[in-house]
Amino acid sequence: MTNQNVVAADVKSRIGMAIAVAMSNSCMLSRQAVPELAALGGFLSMSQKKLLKRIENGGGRGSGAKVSAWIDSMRSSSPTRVKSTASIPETHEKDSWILHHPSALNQFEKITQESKGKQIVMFLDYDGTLSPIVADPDRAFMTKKMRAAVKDVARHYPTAIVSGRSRSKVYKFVRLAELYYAGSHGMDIKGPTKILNYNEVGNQGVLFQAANEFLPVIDEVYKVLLKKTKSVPGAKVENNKFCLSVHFRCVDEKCWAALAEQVRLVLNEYPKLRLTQGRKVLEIRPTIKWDKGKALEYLLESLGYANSSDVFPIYIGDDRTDEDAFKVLKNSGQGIGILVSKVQKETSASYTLQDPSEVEQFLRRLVEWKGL
Ligand SMILES: O=P(O)(O)OC[C@H]1O[C@H](O[C@H]2O[C@H](CO)[C@@H](O)[C@H](O)[C@H]2O)[C@H](O)[C@@H](O)[C@@H]1O
Repeated sequence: MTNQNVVAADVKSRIGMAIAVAMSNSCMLSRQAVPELAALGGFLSMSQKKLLKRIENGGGRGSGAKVSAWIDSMRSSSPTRVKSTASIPETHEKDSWILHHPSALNQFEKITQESKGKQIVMFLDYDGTLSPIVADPDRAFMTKKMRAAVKDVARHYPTAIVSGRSRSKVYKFVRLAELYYAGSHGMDIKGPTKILNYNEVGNQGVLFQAANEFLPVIDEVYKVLLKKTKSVPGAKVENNKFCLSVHFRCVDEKCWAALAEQVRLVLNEYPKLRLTQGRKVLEIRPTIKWDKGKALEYLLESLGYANSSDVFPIYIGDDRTDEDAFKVLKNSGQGIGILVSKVQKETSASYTLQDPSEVEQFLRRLVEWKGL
């Protein structure tokens, strides 16, 4: 090896080491290695210089309006300190919000009155609606009582679970063969495997996958994200088959910007994928025009209710991605959207329920009402 080669190899290894130190600390992009990187300034490539700039700016915090907007959106979807509505000061704003989105339990008679003569079809989101939000996404179990309530509801009304989870994963949590399942934010739909007789319209086993061609790229990005985020304590990447979730819930908030920046950098390489925000989660999915709203329309059509005025869909959900379904209902003037939330949120839903235990009560009342 010539002297020049030895120097080049040494510089290369020092740059590598410095970047590794910078990337491996608590927030992935720490300032610790900045002096070493700065000293090597003349030897840095363009992308390494960009990285240095980001580290100097505080771990990517200043690296773009996009990242800040994602973080703001995640925060507003799932506020860190959830105050009960009762603890929010009685303001005009709060009164007006409750007036426009009253409790579905308090307004139960009005809702059932509105549905008279029509077929109720139930659409239920999973996380935060049927199961409480917990730190570990693999342990988001629903209670036995909730499962029994959903089972009873499905005896009387066609019922679908519409979730951001993969269909197989959400099925493992719910374990009711008589339901429709729309997994991966509605990109993977299957009808019941156990036949029920809601007026003999069943289309059981209907299978619709809107984004099959994206499977290889989603798989690839999953692997890249696993690698890129593994040094961020608490970060978790979940493979939901046609989409991915990057979880922030167990990540120190000081590190959110650095993690979101990492996601942005990966996503930049994949223009056919887009990003949406949920409750302390960034979700990566194909750019196709398909969402929970489209899934709702698809399921209604499968049940024979396309353009029908004899149907009354009820969609219950807690997250930003459920807004697509709330909008479909609002725009069509059919049925109702119910937001599960203890705090005020911008929503197209007409009613609210505070938490999964209120969802369970609402489902129970629907069953009792049907039996009257
Ligand atoms: O459409 P959903 O059924 O509501 O799924 C949306 C995401 O839900 C899950 O994440 C959320 O719940 C987790 C468990 O309570 C919680 O740890 C996380 O912070 C929440 O964002 C699920 O893990 C995601 O894959 C779904 O996209």
